[in-house]
Amino acid sequence: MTEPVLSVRNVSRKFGALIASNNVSLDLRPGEIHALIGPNGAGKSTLIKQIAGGLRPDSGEVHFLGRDVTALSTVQRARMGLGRTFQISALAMEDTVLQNAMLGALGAGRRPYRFFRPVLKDRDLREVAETALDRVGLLDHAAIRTSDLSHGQRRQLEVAVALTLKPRAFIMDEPMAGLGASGSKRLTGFLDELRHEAPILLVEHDMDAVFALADRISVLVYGEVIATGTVEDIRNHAEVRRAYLGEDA
Ligand SMILES: Nc1ncnc2c1ncn2[C@@H]1O[C@H](COP(=O)(O)OP(=O)(O)OP(=O)(O)O)[C@@H](O)[C@H]1O
Repeated sequence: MTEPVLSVRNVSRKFGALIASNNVSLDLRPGEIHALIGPNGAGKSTLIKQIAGGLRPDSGEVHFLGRDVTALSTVQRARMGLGRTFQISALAMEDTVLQNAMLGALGAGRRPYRFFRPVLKDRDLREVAETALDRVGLLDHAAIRTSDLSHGQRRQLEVAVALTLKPRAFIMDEPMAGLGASGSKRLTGFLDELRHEAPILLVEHDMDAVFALADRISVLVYGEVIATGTVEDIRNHAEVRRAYLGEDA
């Protein structure tokens, strides 16, 4: 089997008496969308933070591109190519769309930045940012203030910022949240393509999107992965139906 790009190994994390991650293992393979689903408070965000670097596990390891990154910071992981979009927007609302994309490219740059040159005049950076905006369909909006974008367009911009990293893997935290039907359809089509460039760990409540996109799904309940499998496996999984889909199996 091909080596996973990202692998979470027996990760546990407590908050006081609460076990937010309970011996979680999962991996992300080349070319796949692996969806992480679970009820509110199941521990999805906590797990994502440990993968991205914002929170240390009490025990267990996170490996990325064959390297143990458990002790590395968020920035170090981002520089290795771990791209992330956020549940709550991390965009600078007063800045233009292009500025946000360029600052993303700058922040994640794997080369040292040349401080003598004003950021917005850096042609390389600008090109990286414009290419990313073009890919998500926002190049026409480059000069617009980010606060003037619709909610859906902001989510597209977040994906563009993540793209400027040239990521080797994506972590996406509820990218469909707040999008209308046409917005989520569009983003679904985009993610469908994007997986071939870099695999995506997708935290998402929109089950239509999850079932349409996921190669595999892991179900988290009370901090524990109770099942991992294909869409078909998960749909037919008795414990998942009971614990998550709220059905009498
Ligand atoms: N910093 C913290 N301190 C204490 N408890 C926390 C902290 N962060 C999360 N928790 C708790 O850990 C549990 C898991 O929370 P988490 O936000 O990871 O769940 P989630 O699956 O992402 O939920 P949602 O779908 O609502 O975003 C919850 O009970 C939450 O209250």
